[in-house]
Amino acid sequence: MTEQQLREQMVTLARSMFERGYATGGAGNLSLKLPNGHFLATPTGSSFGRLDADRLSVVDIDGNHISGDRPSKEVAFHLAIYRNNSACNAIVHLHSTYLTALSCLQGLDTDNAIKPFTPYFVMRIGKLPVIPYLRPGDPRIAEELAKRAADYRAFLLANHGPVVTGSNLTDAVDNAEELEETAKLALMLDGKSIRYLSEEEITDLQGRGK
Ligand SMILES: O=C(O)[C@@H](O)C(=O)COP(=O)(O)O
Ligand SMILES: [Zn+2]
Repeated sequence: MTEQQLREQMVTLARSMFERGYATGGAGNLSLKLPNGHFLATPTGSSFGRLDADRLSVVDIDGNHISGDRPSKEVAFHLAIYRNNSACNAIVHLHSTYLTALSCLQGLDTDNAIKPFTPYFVMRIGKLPVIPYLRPGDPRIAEELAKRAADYRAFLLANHGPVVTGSNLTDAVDNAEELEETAKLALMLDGKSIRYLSEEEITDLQGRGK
């Protein structure tokens, strides 16, 4: 896809998430890798419902602002993931309701906040590690994500929300939506007797992709 097509795709997918309630107000941010090696990101403070393709931010791998409006304050953690995972070409950060609710619970398994009970979670996400709470924009979020970026496709920022990667922006958005619905189910099922997937069933799914 050309840079112009990628700009328009970011605007379209962001609006779609906004209209379906995955993003509200000015929360969340998106980025993707451009064909010239730079990164397209949502401007800081922007609403997913009202992005302008011509004003999206462009930064280089060191975070230098190349063009467009001032980039998201979280661009450093997006770049930390790209630097450490060459399979990642797009990133979605949301404050979606169910994942954010999950991120506020005490006693989460920090290696994997959602114990698998549906195949698609295993196929699309695998495991969801929890990053200790840091205030939004804190540069240490980038350090924490850099340590784990090579091994995971999504992360849960404690008391904040999810960070989800993909092979392109459509894939990252699909992964984020799947993860949000999985968190909704996990909270709906809380306290009920769940039949979790067995280790054998999880291993069988891991070899199959999505
Ligand atoms: O939670 C926050 O403040 C940020 O992580 C966020 O979601 C929005 O920040 P910007 O991308 O700078 O608007
Ligand atoms: Zn945020």
